[in-house]
Amino acid sequence: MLSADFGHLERDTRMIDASLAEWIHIDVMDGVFVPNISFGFPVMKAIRAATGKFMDVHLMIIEPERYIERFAKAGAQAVTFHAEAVDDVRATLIKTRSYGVKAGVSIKPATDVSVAADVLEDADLILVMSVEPGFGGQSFIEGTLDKVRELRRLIDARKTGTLISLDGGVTLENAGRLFEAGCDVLVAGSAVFGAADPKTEIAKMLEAE
Ligand SMILES: O=C(CO)[C@@H](O)[C@H](O)COP(=O)(O)O
Repeated sequence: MLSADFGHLERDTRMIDASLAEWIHIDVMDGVFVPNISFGFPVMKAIRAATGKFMDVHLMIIEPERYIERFAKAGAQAVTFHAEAVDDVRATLIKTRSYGVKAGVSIKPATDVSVAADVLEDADLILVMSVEPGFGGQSFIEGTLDKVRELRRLIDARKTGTLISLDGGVTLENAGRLFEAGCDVLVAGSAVFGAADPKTEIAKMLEAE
């Protein structure tokens, strides 16, 4: 939703609600963990009120453990924090699950995949960042695909059922390759909202699976 028109937030949320997209992705930025500020609870609640889709909240904030419970109470169904923002990734995942939501951990492009691999048993979702977090509309970093392949291999071998989500620079052109590498979830912002027909764009991306 970072690429939505915030002047027409309800319209854009309802548009996604009517699309084939299964999840709605909410990017929360604090201006400290990333050099950008997006929005917080009031905007998230307005989005929640306009859609019944599974709400996937991505926290790009410092000290995420202070806010995870509030996001869960505000209607998030998955809450993902950044591994780089916490002292203890596993403990934060366990705490997140205790709030009744799916627990996700995200890794920035420079963060080693082992940080996520080490906690697969306690993670419902690994969010692999394929751009530097903070802004929509950046180009996909190819090297992140190796992380996806490695995670796919480990998740299948260890049968943890953890979902792999990829976020940043996702387009109709690369969606097929990303699914093929092992992604379960693709997060797309500008490619959807910048398309002439966003709902058709989403449908075509899903066909690439
Ligand atoms: O978390 C982020 C950015 O930090 C992403 O969710 C982007 O907003 C995705 O945007 P596109 O790269 O698809 O435009």
